[in-house]
Amino acid sequence: MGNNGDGDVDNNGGVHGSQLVTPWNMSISSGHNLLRDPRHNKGLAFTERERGVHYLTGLLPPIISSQELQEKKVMHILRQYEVPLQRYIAMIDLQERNERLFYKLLIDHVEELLPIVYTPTVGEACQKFGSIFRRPQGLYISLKDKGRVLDVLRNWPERNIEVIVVTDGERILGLGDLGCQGMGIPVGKLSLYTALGGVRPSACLPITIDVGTNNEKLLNDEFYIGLKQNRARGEEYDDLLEEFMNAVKLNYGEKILIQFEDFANHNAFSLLNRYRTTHLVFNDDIQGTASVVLSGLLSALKLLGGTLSDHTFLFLGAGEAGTGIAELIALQISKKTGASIEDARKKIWLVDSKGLVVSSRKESLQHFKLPWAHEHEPINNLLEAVKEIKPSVLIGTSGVGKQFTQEVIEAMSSINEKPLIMALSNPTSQAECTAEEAYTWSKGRAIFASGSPFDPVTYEDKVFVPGQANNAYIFPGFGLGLIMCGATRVHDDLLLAASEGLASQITDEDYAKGIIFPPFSCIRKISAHIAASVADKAYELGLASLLPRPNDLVKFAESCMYSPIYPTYR
Ligand SMILES: NC(=O)C1=CN([C@@H]2O[C@H](COP(=O)(O)OP(=O)(O)OC[C@H]3O[C@@H](n4cnc5c(N)ncnc54)[C@H](OP(=O)(O)O)[C@@H]3O)[C@@H](O)[C@H]2O)C=CC1
Ligand SMILES: CC(=O)C(=O)O
Ligand SMILES: [Mg+2]
Repeated sequence: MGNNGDGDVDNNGGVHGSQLVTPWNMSISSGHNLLRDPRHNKGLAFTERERGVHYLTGLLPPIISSQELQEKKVMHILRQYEVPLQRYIAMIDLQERNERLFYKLLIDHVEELLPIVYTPTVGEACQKFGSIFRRPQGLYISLKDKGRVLDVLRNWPERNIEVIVVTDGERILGLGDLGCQGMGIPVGKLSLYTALGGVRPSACLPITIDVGTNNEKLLNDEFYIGLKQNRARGEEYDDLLEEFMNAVKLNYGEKILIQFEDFANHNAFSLLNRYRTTHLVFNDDIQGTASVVLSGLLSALKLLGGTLSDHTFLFLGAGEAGTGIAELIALQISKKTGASIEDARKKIWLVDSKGLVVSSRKESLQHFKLPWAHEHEPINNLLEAVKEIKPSVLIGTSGVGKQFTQEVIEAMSSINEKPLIMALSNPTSQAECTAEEAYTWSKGRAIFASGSPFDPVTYEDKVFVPGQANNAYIFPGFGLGLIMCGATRVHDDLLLAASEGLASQITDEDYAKGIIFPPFSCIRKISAHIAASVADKAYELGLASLLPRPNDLVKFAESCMYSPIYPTYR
């Protein structure tokens, strides 16, 4: 046994207790260390020559395997685990053992493995993070680090970081405050940056900011890995975040991309507003989700007919995802029709936990709901709101499962020939309805997409393939686009460009099947197109610093992408 992650070093030949030891290591990977170095390890795929040159002879059994055979073997082992969390743990172990093999698996089996390393399983992994925690996978910055955040950043072994995904763990998927255990989210998102968007793993840095938790269960859990105190608020919180944002820029420069992930909405909007003009920041839950949903809507128009402005939208959930999507739809309508943004917003209605967002509630509404407080009588439940507003599109962003009841879906179906239903809340347990419920209750007429994946559904002998409306379609390609052109700031027009880039990747064959998102199996090609669209817009807006502009941005994006194929060592 080596260092077990808790600080007990028991491999020092009998050195125990209070005696001080120096944790030393060799700096060039060879021999035993090479096999323990996940970035360079190839396991049984080291050739005879490499084994000789790199002092590996005898450290491996004699057989030499190809990467393809290793991949086949690991998939075989993974498929034997019936519990998704066991597969998650096996994938994390692989990532820590052999990074390239991990990414080869994820890229080649993306549809099978995405639900493991990402939603829904990553949600369960975060809930149980304390007990499955083995080795640290990202950087933890806590209130205890106030005044020395830059030093903590400098402890990270990689220097050339291009993208940071950071959370404070307060709104992990629809599972609420998971404190420090939220680390599974930045780790998972960054795995997708590499597998789906081709950003080098060594350029990715997952960070969790630990300001405490208000989750009583965690506070009372002896295995909880975070600070055992209630969340810092106000100045104490803002000061730590300010120090963090400044330190990041100081350490990695102006063009480091910072993706905010799963912050609670009372911090998410203000952080985005505070830093959008000084840093290259992007809030995935507000902006990435908006971009992916807008893309789905643009595609759905091919099936529904009309233009965006012909439709009426009703949201259940008026937080980050809901108001973020609503605002991007309004922006697109305004740009396409020339209507003012205020007029464009009139086609969009939101329901929160207290009912329809209307003008008579203005006094008590959070600032991000105010643009949606239209004139209307108060309505306190979704079914009544559907009957009254008569939306053609119903979008769930409430974080609460089972809210799209049979009555709600039937009401949508009585108003629309083809109701568009999006149950975006994650993980699966929080989805507003299942794919089966949407197709069955609409008698096979709904166009359906969800945040977490559902299997195809057979209804009256017809197979319906649900789409996955998840920001995972957007952020990897979006981030790649920003990085490859050296963007300095994110602009809303870049989000619109990403939506159009994604929508352009749906084929007539997809439409014929009623699909409004292209299959994830093509995601690297899709990401290259999104990246090209985003970079193209960034050049047009003068936000790109890499000059001269490459002629063929799709080819350039592809050429920037990380490959998981093993290199040959000299
Ligand atoms: N598919 C995807 O790509 C994404 C999905 N999501 C998912 O969306 C969900 C919400 O995330 P986010 O917007 O960040 O969360 P927020 O906390 O910002 O917003 C949640 C909203 O839902 C409302 N709400 C809560 N309970 C109810 C209820 N019973 N009836 C009606 N409204 C309710 C809240 O009301 P109030 O304001 O009154 O409290 C709030 O307006 C999460 O499950 C998340 O996983 C998020 C991002 C991307
Ligand atoms: C997908 C995502 O970002 C979320 O559910 O929070
Ligand atoms: Mg999120």
